Amino acid sequence: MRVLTLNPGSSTLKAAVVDDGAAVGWAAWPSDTPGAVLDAVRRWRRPDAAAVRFVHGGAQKTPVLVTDRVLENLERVAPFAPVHQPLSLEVARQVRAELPGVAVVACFDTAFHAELPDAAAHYPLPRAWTRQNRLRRYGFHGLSVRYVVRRTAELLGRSEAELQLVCAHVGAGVSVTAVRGGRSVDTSMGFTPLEGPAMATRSGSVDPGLLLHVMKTAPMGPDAMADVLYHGSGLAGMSGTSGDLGEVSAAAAGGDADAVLAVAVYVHRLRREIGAAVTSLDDLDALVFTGGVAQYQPETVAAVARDLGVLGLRVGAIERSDADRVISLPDSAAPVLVVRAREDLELARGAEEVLAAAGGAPGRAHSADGGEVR
Ligand SMILES: Nc1ncnc2c1ncn2[C@@H]1O[C@H](COP(=O)(O)OP(=O)(O)O)[C@@H](O)[C@H]1O
Ligand SMILES: CC(=O)OP(=O)(O)O
Ligand SMILES: [Mg+2]
Repeated sequence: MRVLTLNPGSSTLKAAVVDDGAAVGWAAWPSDTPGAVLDAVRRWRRPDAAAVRFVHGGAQKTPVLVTDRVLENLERVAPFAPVHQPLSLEVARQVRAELPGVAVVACFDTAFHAELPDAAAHYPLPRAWTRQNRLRRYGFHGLSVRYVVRRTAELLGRSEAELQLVCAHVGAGVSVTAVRGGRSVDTSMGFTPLEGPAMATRSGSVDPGLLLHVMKTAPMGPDAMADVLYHGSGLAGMSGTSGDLGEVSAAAAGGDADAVLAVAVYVHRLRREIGAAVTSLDDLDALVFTGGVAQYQPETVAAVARDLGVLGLRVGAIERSDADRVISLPDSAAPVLVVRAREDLELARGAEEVLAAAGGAPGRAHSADGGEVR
């Protein structure tokens, strides 16, 4: 089956054509590029299906066929992922309009974390707030982590069921997930994709008391605060650059003190989240880095891993390469790997599953119309 996959991330919209499990075409645009979806749709011959990444699926645990009702339900959770969800909704609408008769499937980042253990899923907030189970930790980057688990098992010659690993997805968004036996047991992003380590333009976790203080004294309303936390913080906010780690590292190498501090905070916070994630496992079989930074700035991930010597991890100098590989030294307590982010392959898999469940006929594919996406 030939699937057009669309992955709206915070910095880029990535498109790929996946034919029977192998990518045969690939393109990317800055996320705000007008006409990018039309370009993606017209660039390759008509696919059998399309699959769109939605970071938030609400309570949805599996991929679903996109219908008007599904989109309406996915729109309701847009405020919880304000950078990503509106873009995914727009992408799905455009693909449906441009490819009439082609089944469009929605695949969710949150699905992989849907069975988080209670202690990892809940915030210590008043019962009255959390009773409906909506104000909780959802977790994101699930499609990426799902692929990493599959690929790591393959690279290490182990079964997913026996593997305990920590996956650091380090792109424009950054998250760390602990996986035991193929299941997410803790993850750093929570109710929104703002929690966790520092990111390209997002703050990651900040003392809520500090934010309350600024809102009172600035004074600053929620929209202005959201803009600062999503777009004006992290590497970008600290260094005054775009937040692209390559740019920040170049400024740091040129002696810019703000950029030096930004990289130090970024590395420190990522290392801290990895350390925290390890404590959700009984044993660490692998630490895996994935995402644009892992692929293109491997020296930064090597620095993070090197600082994890307390866990017995040993990593030497590493070269930039597109190959999935072990980057740790032979005497490392566990292998450290870099795996290319392949959300495209998980998206295609999701579309194939939905269509197979319907007997292969797009028109008869299962939809979530009966079950609400909340
Ligand atoms: N071609 C590239 N060259 C250098 N760095 C890159 C490249 N692509 C991505 N990066 C790095 O990865 C980051 C974006 O990661 P990516 O996973 O593509 O982002 P998104 O979160 O939008 O999916 C950039 O900020 C940059 O640091
Ligand atoms: C969830 C998230 O932050 O995704 P991305 O890194 O693609 O922006
Ligand atoms: Mg991404």
